[in-house]
Amino acid sequence: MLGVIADDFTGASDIASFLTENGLKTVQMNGVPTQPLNEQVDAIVISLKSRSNPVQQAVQQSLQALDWLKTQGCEQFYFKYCSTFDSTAKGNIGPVTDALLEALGETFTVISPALPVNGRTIFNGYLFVGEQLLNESGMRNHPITPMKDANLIRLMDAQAQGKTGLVAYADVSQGANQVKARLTELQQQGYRYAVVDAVDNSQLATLAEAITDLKLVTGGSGLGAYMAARLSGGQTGKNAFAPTSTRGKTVILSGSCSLMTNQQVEYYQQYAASYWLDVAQTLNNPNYVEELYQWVVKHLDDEFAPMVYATVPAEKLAQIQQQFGAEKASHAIEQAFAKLAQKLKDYGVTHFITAGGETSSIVVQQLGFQGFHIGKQIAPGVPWLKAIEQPIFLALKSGNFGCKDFFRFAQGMAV
Ligand SMILES: Nc1ncnc2c1ncn2[C@@H]1O[C@H](COP(=O)(O)OP(=O)(O)O)[C@@H](O)[C@H]1O
Ligand SMILES: O=C(O)[C@@H](O)C(=O)COP(=O)(O)O
Repeated sequence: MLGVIADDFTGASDIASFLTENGLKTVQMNGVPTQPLNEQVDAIVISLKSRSNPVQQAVQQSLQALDWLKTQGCEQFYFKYCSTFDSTAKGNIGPVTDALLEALGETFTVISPALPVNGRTIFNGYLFVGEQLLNESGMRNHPITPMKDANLIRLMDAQAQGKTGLVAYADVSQGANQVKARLTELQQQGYRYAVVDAVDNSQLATLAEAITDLKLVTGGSGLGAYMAARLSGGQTGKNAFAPTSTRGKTVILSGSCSLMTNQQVEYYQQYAASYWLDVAQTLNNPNYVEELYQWVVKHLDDEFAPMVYATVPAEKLAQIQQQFGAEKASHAIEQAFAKLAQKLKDYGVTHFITAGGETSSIVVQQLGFQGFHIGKQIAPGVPWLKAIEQPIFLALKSGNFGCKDFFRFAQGMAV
């Protein structure tokens, strides 16, 4: 059984979806469970909100997740982080990887954030988003983890204990045996991690073949998909939960400021009622969440679901962060979304579409379900989820995922 530790909730549903699509019966848990899982699955994904936590907390939560996964019988482990790495010099990917390696008694792993289907590729150790280097993409303006460097080796060197080497495209293109040989060579030379180039899916398939014996693998959902395909023997699809035809009361909560989410929000405003969540109000108006709630309730029977959004373009974000402080602003917004989601669930909203990793994480933590079964993909890496304990459905959209019409398209699907 494969055990996955994901550093945020959108990332968790992203990889859970690719595992499901590639033939593994998968369940996504909300945090580290306190009880054993009482169903038979091929993969368990634990969602943490550890990407932007203090390092010690992230390490501790990840180790707890590892312990629980071991008790459930998992034998191979995957640390899932963002396909845009989302981790600056002070980030948690290095320290968490080090702690997991140590806890497993291992000394080596791979670093593979590549997700070619969504334009994330690696060449000569540099991460690209579409045609741009990571640090030239919209990720340079990320509200919490602004990515100023695209070189994965430097990024790892800045935050991890060991040295990072490269398995370059020229080696990967020669196949799994050459990748294995190169990984062994790097290990012998004292490297602890290897960034592996992947410019398209075939290199991820090669890498998956080369790392079957690796106890800990780290990366995005792209490599996970190919590991799943190997583990399931190439089965596809049949494990997603069966859709029903009803669409219940739906709300969209968007806290991502990515370029894609900005486009999605702007596009959706042509079709549905929307309300901008104002940071100043979240800080100064104790009645604000109630006002947002009343507004949403008024629009729940509209043709398209109402949307509350904090999403702003980069210049406006910089202005807000300067005025209120980045941390204070994002904390206030996240808390407002969490409280609003809770009130809406209590009211009877059954379908939540959330945009943004931190935003989705806080909303799901607040709603407090034990975990989720995985449904059909709305877009690559964004499935519908169904809470284990009741028919409540969520779509957790990673900041940069989905096309312009994502919000309308998601509502048009039978879940
Ligand atoms: N208008 C805004 N002003 C300041 N911070 C914001 C604003 N809108 C969103 N944020 C914060 O930015 C962060 C966005 O992160 P996240 O939800 O992970 O989105 P993404 O998936 O695009 O990274 C959240 O903490 C959110 O609260
Ligand atoms: O790997 C990815 O790109 C996503 O699964 C992910 O982690 C995205 O994070 P957010 O953009 O913060 O949602």
